[in-house]
Amino acid sequence: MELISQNHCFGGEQSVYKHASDLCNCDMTFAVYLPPQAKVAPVPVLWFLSGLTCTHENAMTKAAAQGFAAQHGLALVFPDTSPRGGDVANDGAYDLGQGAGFYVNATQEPWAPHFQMWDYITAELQDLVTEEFPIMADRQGITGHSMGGHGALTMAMRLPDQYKSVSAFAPIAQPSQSDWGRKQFSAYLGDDETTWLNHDATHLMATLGYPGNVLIDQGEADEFITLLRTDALRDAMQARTQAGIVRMHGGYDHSYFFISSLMEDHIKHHAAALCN
Ligand SMILES: N[C@@H](CCC(=O)N[C@@H](CSC=O)C(=O)NCC(=O)O)C(=O)O
Repeated sequence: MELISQNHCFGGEQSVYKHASDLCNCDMTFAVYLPPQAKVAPVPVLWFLSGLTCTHENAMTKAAAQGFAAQHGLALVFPDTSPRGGDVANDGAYDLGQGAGFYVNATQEPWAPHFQMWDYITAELQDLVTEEFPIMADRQGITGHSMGGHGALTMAMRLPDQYKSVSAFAPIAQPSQSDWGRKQFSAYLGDDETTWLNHDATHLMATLGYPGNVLIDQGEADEFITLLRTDALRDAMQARTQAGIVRMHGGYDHSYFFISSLMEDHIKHHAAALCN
């Protein structure tokens, strides 16, 4: 693991690292924020999974999470959204390939040799950060935006013992029925749509649910709202009386201005489950 940068931030440290990933078969970059409380004892952690076109840097610099994380003594991890590099497969479209890993383990060529983002996030990077930093492995939450909201919801519902709290900002809520999902699942997972359902938050909500409160925020002026299919996930939550809420916010679009406006609520939501 190589330190790329480090900046003092709200009394803690915002750092960026590079490491050789065995699963993604390339160097991967990620960012970690350690609050001041981590100087004296291990702290709970919140993972933030980012959306299409993002690296570790977008949320680190634009989500406004560090100040609230410092108030509650939460560490933050900002992973990249895909493997990257000249040897890594890519596509000319912004929504496939590098920057668009969709948090799945690809089974299809040419993606399978590098695009193993489910296992990378839930196992390899998980092990690295809990071993290398003063982070409590048994107190982890997960959130994310858009493609990252999809990743956060699917990981939390399938791995509730690992992720003790979950929230999402404008998640891709039903990717198996959306142009943000069908194209990518077909490329990464193949044409058997039954394999896609493990990565569809609405399907997982209908079949598994989550043993805790689920917080989802969605802007009503989101330019991608028809691709996100928030209504389907809200209906699935209501059908199983899932604890939690889908909140609609007038005027907000899909940008990081929306995320930063709601970040305090999300940090409080996770702190209530993780910090006591
Ligand atoms: N066509 C656009 C789409 C890219 C975009 O809006 N990306 C969002 C996430 S969308 C779902 O996963 C984003 O977070 N962008 C980065 C940012 O810093 O705002 C385009 O290519 O611009």
